Amino acid sequence: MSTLLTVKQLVSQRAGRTLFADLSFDLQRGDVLHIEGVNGAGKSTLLRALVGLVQLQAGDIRYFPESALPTDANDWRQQVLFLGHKPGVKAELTALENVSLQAQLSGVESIEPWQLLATVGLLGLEDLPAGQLSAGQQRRIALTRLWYSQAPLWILDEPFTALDTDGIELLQQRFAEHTAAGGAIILTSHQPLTWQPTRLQRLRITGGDE
Ligand SMILES: Nc1ncnc2c1ncn2[C@@H]1O[C@H](COP(=O)(O)OP(=O)(O)OP(=O)(O)O)[C@@H](O)[C@H]1O
Repeated sequence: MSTLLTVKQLVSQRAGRTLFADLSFDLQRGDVLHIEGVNGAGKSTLLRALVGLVQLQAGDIRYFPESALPTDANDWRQQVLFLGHKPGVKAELTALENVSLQAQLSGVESIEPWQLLATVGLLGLEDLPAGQLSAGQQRRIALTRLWYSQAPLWILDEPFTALDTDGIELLQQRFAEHTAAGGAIILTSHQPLTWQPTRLQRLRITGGDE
């Protein structure tokens, strides 16, 4: 089962224009798909459509096409980790509580939240309400999920947003580990990757303007 996803002839119309049409790609284990495009081009729309949060006008999205399993929507959802462009942390909870809650909601019990905070460079800030942390620190809380996710496919909308150079480097190291272990990643980013994935695909969404 090396193909994780096939996407055929997707069409999205939004805000009175066609964002993309006839958009097709395959994603194999080990692949990184970097989706590029200007503000408003339709990158988030595409990612959200892939995980069923936005309805498209046409097209076919198929997870694990070579496998008899998983067969229903619930099964593929457990195999896909989606992180949207907002960090999605709870402002009133501490950094530590946020990490624990995220793990709990992901159905993971065997994690050590302190260890995760140390991994993403937040030790010392664990007892502060997340709302008092910087944008980059909040992003780091959200990204701790990538250190325990068992999902082979990660779909990440602007994961580098607000991260400093060290944070970007740390995240790309994690991406490299994930793809080396047979995972795949679809991500949007306005900045080029500074890491060179072994299997990189680039897809430019034009928002109908080019
Ligand atoms: N909920 C919505 N309802 C209607 N139109 C929307 C909605 N969300 C986004 N759009 C429109 O769809 C278009 C594409 O938006 P999208 O968020 O996918 O762009 P993007 O490429 O991710 O942009 P950015 O780089 O700024 O994040 C924009 O014109 C936007 O106004």
